Amino acid sequence: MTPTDPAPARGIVALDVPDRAAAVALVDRLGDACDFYKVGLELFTAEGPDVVRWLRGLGKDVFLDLKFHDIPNTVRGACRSAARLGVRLATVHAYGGPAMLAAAVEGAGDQGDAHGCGILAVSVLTSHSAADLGAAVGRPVSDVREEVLRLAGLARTAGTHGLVCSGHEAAAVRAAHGDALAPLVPGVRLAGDAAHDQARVVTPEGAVAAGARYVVLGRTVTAAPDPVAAMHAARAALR
Ligand SMILES: O=c1ccn([C@@H]2O[C@H](COP(=O)(O)O)[C@@H](O)[C@H]2O)c(=O)[nH]1
Repeated sequence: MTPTDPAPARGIVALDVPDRAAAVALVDRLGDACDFYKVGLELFTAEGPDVVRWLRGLGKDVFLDLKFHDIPNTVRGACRSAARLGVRLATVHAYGGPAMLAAAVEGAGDQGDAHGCGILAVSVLTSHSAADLGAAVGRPVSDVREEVLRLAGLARTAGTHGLVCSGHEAAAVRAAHGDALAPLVPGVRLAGDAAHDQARVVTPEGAVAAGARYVVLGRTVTAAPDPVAAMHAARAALR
């Protein structure tokens, strides 16, 4: 890597499993192939913060993806708790607005001895297309990229570390904000894999080309016939 090369994208495997036993099986199977895990709603609701402590004890980095969206005071406290748990990244919804985003950043920064915790603002979920945002959700958006860029502006003003967006918008976020707002891209599929419930998907190569700093690897790795082989393929693409 030359001094002008951007930092490589980090692959984060989504532990979307029902309980700790399933998480242990997956983490054991992936071994050294993965050093960064996402704990989301399913696993955290089943097992609570102990699952984060367990991963930290293994030396793994943790992305706590609970997408907080509440009044500023509540989100400030939740982000403070996340930072104290030792998570590296935590999500809040950009639609919580400027005061809530700023409170999240403040809470995560108020950590005592804990490791640094970066706040990521979730923009338009990758499961939404412009069509279903208008028809089903009642939030008419003519251009998803424009809406993501609008939310990116809110996130940057509030001082968040990054923005969750699809690979379809990451290049525009990079162009507008550079290193000031790290794009984290979910909805990633190895070539030929099914999109499932995702509307805006890209390959790992596509995510990197668009400037993703973090790439979430979910079912394309975890539901693959050979998750270790899929993880190696994804990592090769991220390099
Ligand atoms: O807009 C978003 C925000 C978060 N996610 C999360 O990423 C993974 C994706 O899983 P796949 O199996 O790769 O579809 C999942 O945990 C989501 O909660 C997202 O998909 N989109």
